[in-house]
Amino acid sequence: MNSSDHLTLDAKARKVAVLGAGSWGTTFSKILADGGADVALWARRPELAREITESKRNSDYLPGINLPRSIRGSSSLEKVLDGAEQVFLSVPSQTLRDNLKAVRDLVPHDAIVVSLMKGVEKGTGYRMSEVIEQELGIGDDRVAVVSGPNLALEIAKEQPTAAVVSSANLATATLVAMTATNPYFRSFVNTDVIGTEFGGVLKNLIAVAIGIVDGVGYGENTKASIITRGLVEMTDFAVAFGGRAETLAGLAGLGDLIATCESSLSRNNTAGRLLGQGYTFSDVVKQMNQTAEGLSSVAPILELALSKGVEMPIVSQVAEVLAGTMDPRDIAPHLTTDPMPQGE
Ligand SMILES: NC(=O)c1ccc[n+]([C@@H]2O[C@H](COP(=O)([O-])OP(=O)(O)OC[C@H]3O[C@@H](n4cnc5c(N)ncnc54)[C@H](O)[C@@H]3O)[C@@H](O)[C@H]2O)c1
Ligand SMILES: O=P(O)(O)OC[C@H](O)CO
Repeated sequence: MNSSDHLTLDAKARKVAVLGAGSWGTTFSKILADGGADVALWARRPELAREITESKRNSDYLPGINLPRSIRGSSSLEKVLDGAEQVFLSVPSQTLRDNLKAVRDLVPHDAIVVSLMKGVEKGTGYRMSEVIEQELGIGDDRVAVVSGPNLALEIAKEQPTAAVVSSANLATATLVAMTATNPYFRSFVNTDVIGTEFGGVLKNLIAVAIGIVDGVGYGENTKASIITRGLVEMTDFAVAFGGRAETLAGLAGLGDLIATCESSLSRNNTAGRLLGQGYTFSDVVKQMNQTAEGLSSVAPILELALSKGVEMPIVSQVAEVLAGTMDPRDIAPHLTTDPMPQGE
């Protein structure tokens, strides 16, 4: 019997908090509210919190989307976190640690804490669930992560979508998945947190590569070759760190890789396209007004790969294009300097 077998739909969380009112935090708030939860959404800017509460809109991040009437916006962390059974975090990965320091004493002691983010911390290489456990001083049984092919704007328009919720504790994953399920959004569960989190991080890097070759003007063969070989890099990396290969073949790996590489809604794909069109890294950073996590994750991922001897030719070439040391036209599904045929 699974440890989640005793759970019934009554176990859905009633009161939840979402921290971060960007495109994903706001969309996830809508997912939760449409699943029946009472949602408080924290926005840094009071004017955005007011727009969410009064107009049921977040016009900067989700233009044209009407939010459920029940969502309350607030710029007060105390108010948003008060009584929350589940706390969902959706801020840029590089700011998470500082954000957690501010809420350490406010997160209810028995709340489940859920990462919606897809980055690793620069300098340490820690996954977001690890940063959560460190800063909040909680065990992995109270932490979950959500990942999958989840382009915010499509979900905000209620297009049918699936995701996976992962926790070391299956009952925790199941509680979160029940809360994050509604008629247009279906959450599956697994206990492979490492594979699930790394899937979400690594697909961003391959999506930057796809954007680059798209920007250069290469066609479908190049892109399909990079996606396929990219999945091999993702899987080798995740398995080297203790993730399961089957997780990378699922929603958090292949599923998200397809969505992110195919869609012009993807910020990582868009950033890559600008690089492929000849813009420099600093030009691209200036043009992006939303979070493209892949740009910050390249360096820590390559450091982690080196520590385990995992070869990542595509991600290495993305790093070189970002650094301006490789012409985007030279990016390929293998190292261009490697002359010998290799086994697939
Ligand atoms: N947008 C999507 O489709 C999507 C889907 C799945 C996962 N994600 C992940 O969700 C996370 C958040 O991405 P997003 O798309 O919402 O980004 P976003 O750029 O749309 O929003 C980021 C939010 O964080 C806020 N923010 C910026 N700096 C901050 C700081 N120092 N402290 C607190 N808040 C700060 C911004 O004001 C904004 O509200 C990322 O890790 C991303 O990979 C995004
Ligand atoms: O816009 P991106 O590139 O951050 O991708 C968004 C989601 O991660 C897609 O699943």
